[in-house]
Amino acid sequence: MTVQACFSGTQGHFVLDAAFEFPVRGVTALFGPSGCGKTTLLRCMAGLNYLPQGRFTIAGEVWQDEQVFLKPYQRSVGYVFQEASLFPHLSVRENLLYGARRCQTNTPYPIDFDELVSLLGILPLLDRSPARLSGGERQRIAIGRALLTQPRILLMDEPLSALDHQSKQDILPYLERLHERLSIPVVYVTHAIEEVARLADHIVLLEQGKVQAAGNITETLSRLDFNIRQDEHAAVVLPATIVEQDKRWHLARAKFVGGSLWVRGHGLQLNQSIRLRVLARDVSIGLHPIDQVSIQNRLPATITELAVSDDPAVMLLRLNVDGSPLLARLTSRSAHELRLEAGQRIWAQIKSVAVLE
Ligand SMILES: Nc1ncnc2c1ncn2[C@@H]1O[C@H](COP(=O)(O)OP(=O)(O)OP(=O)(O)O)[C@@H](O)[C@H]1O
Repeated sequence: MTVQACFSGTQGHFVLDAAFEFPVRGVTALFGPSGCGKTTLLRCMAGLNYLPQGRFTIAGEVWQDEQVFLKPYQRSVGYVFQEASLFPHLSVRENLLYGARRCQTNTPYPIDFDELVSLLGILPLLDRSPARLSGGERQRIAIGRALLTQPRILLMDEPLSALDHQSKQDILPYLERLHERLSIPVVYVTHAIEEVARLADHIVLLEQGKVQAAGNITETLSRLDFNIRQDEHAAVVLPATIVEQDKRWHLARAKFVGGSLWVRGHGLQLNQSIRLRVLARDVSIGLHPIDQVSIQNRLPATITELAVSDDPAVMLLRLNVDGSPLLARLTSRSAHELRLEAGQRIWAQIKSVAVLE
């Protein structure tokens, strides 16, 4: 069961030619630089833009093809914009209920008002006026209102971009909780890699109206061609589960496909699902396991690919840790002196791991 999107045509001087599909569950990030066509694609999905050469289906239900073009009001879409446009004369509760009244479908997994209020942490805000809310609170209400229409798909256009850094950090945990509960596909437009790493299950990488890569987050984000341009931020994201705690040293062991890593244990529970983000610059390579170093995390791996970055002094390596990818960033001289090559077995030494809860 997938969502299939295929849109091509021109808008002024801009040429869009994008085809991709993604599962009907989970968050799919449309990611790319400013002007690459993310918003245009989202508007095509909502029926707000019409490109005659378009096809859009959700689990086999056709919203656009050669014969069909459902008007925006005929599409069961929840749309969240960069800035929340709440009705100023209605209270938060009334804004939310406005969404519920516009409920269009009999979805198999409807979202309950009270549950949503609790997931978004907005109970204390229900009787307030939108004028008395912070930007982050307003955006949570806008998400709630969109979801209470019980849409078949939720489209979010850079929902955090108008918020300051702290408000972004505050709202992300709510989005993560929501993500676990939602059974509809969410398309999330962003150019912030941190939001992708924390929220997305799938990703579509866009550039100048074309799809550069699309697929599962772990595989796609570990591609060398993508990471070469991320420079210092090149990283992999690994889904993991906490399987052991070392209370004495405040550490926890996070197991992922292919291995496990010790991470800071503060606030983590046994069996908790988390995501690990490992920056390429925190991974070094050894030909043998070395004991007497301070680095605790060492994993046997195979080099699968090497690439020189735009800066010829720096190389990026893609590693395979028994089924999971890892990236390592090192100087070209180190790679040359260690005679590193594809297929070689090595030890990856991981200096630091970020836990994205
Ligand atoms: N209605 C339109 N007519 C003509 N050109 C348009 C129209 N809408 C968008 N464009 C152009 O299409 C290109 C893609 O715009 P779009 O807003 O989809 O990009 P984006 O990736 O969402 O960018 P950003 O991250 O800055 O919001 C831009 O060059 C824009 O100027």
